[in-house]
Amino acid sequence: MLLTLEQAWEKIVAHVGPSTPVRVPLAESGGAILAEDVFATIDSPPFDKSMMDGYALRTGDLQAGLSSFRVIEEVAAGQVPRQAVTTGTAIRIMTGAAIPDGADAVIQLEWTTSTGSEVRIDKGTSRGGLNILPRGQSMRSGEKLFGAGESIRAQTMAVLAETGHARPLVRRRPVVGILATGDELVDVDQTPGPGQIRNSNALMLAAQVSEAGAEPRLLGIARDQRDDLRAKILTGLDCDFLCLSGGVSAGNLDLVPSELAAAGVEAVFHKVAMKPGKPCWFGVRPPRAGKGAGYVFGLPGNPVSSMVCFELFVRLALRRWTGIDISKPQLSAARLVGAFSHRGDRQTLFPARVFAEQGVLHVQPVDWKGSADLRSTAQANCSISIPIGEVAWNDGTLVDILPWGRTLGI
Ligand SMILES: Nc1nc2c(c(=O)[nH]1)N[C@H]1C(S)=C(S)[C@@H](COP(=O)(O)OP(=O)(O)OC[C@H]3O[C@@H](n4cnc5c(N)ncnc54)[C@H](O)[C@@H]3O)O[C@H]1N2
Ligand code: MOO
Repeated sequence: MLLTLEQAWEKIVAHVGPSTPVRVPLAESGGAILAEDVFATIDSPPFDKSMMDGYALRTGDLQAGLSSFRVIEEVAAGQVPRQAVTTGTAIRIMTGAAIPDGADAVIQLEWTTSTGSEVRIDKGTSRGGLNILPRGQSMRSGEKLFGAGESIRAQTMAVLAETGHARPLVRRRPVVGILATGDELVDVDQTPGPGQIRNSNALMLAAQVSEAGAEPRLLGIARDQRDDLRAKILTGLDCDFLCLSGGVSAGNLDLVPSELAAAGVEAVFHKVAMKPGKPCWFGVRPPRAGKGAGYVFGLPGNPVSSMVCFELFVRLALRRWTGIDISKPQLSAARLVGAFSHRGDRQTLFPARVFAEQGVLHVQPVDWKGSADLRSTAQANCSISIPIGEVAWNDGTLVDILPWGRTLGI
């Protein structure tokens, strides 16, 4: 009995949980997922600070009709004012410097004329606080900044840097080994000989891995002979995840399941009642010294099968590993564009293009010729899920779709 898609998801959920959090240097944490809430350690800004180069003074003086001020000090960013501003005096101040006591506004340089030890204010203000960023306006010490589960983006990194979180606790981006298998494969820069084809799956999977926020590691092509396959599998098992493509169906040269078993990978499932992707294989490499468990996917060699199995299975496992607690890819409902009929003896995941129009999702099947036809899927961004049997849908029928990648921002 083949597993259903739901059962395959359940098996992945049962086996893949969040990885052990580690502290990493902030500079290396981009794209990692925070494993704990992060709190502000400081007020920001840490002092009332000037937002302009200009003169700090008392607006009350301007209101009282004063226009010339004695300049008693100059404060650059990084310096602390030594004196307080009093009636009739001003302190020349740079952007980013601390506001001196007594001052309640900074008049920008362009509104002033310097006359030696004095400054004339050409354009004044009565607005207290002008050009002053008050202490703690952007954050207060102790305030929660980020929650566990958030991904470290550029801005996150800057806030962590500002607050001195030099080694955040994260679940790092998983490393995903990619191993293509097959005697027929040649590298993309080679001209295929008789019976040969270029290895397109490896680069496709690497792009999917990157897009999923993980780190691809290309492991080359393993030939359909046990020694080569075994050696490359052993190298690949150093990764957090290993994705093989090809060699998982029923042929004599489909050595992947038996070589994975020989390498100590415990099979969890093989074969799912779906098209494309039926021979998909999943197993676990038990934890070993200094390393958590590894997760291995034997993806079917047909390009569309490999791609769709990545979207449905590997992506789910990657998300769970980084601590995102989901139990299956997110299904959405969309309105079919045009009539569509189909018959299948397995659940079919038919490539299609989803788009939003006035807030409503519409989905249009592409002209798909089957598991080897990757070309037609270049325009597709989701699968329509079609149950076993025969369907004859009218234009506008609401159907279930599984978006691929970040389509719909999911
Ligand atoms: N007797 C049976 N034969 C097949 C079955 C079955 O149940 N019984 N299942 C079929 C299904 S469904 C699929 S899907 C394929 C998957 O087979 P494998 O995973 O063993 O893949 P291969 O046989 O190695 O290759 C299939 C196909 O894909 C091409 N390929 C492989 N690797 C790449 C690559 N890196 N880049 C581009 N294209 C690749 C390969 O040349 C073949 O054309 O098995 C059916 N057979
Ligand atoms: O399931 Mo296979 O993936 O039909 O081509």
